[in-house]
Amino acid sequence: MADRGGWMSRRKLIAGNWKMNGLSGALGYFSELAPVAAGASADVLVCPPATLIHAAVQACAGTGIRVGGQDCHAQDHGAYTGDISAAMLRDCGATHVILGHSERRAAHGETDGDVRAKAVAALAAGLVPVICVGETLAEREAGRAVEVVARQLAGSLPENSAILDLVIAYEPVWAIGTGRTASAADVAAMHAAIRERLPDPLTTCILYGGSVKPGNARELLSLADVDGALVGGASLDAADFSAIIEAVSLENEPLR
Ligand SMILES: O=C[C@H](O)COP(=O)(O)O
Repeated sequence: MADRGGWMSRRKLIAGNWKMNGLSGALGYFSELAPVAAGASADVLVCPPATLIHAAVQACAGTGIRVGGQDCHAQDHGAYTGDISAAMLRDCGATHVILGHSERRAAHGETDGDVRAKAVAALAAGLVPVICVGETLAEREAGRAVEVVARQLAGSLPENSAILDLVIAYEPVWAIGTGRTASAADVAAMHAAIRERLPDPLTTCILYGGSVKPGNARELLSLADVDGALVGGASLDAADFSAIIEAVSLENEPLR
């Protein structure tokens, strides 16, 4: 939080989610991103696949770019083949972890309760959870978008979240990877609805995700309750992701 002349404002966060993309040859990306992040008006986070987190942390040393995971287990350690704990992410230098992404809710059956347990584990390990919520197209068309997101929030946030450092990402499922972005009015309305349901509305950062591109970032990032973006496809290209980061500093300039 920054106090600008009596108005409290949240510093924006531009986060990239590489999903299941990226081999070791992709690490040159960070050399391209570093000068942009250094001059940015926003914090920059990149969440590569788990196999690249350690190398990405090393590549980002001294750049200010933060590196996060895309999921973690709720347990600290144990017989959970294929899983990764929050402590392991922290141990290799991650600062954040995305939790409850709709792709994990859909493909891995993650419930709000699972997401909450993972968020508790992440916080205990010293990670900032980026908790994803969002309605399906059918839910939106049925007029249930706010109800669905409110239920996800109520079930996914740790109970004492008023005093915790966490980030919310609103990602309408129908806008993810489709090229179809929610309208500015819909995003603004949902972010306001989310904010009024947060235990700590003043300090909690709410990101928008869903087909954020260089061409629409400026409009989305200028909305009052939008504190940044969670970017999927466009974060894979350093030039596109850089343009989205740079849109933050342009957000207050008049649209031409
Ligand atoms: O985590 C990122 C979101 O799923 C958005 O992905 P997208 O920008 O490819 O639509």
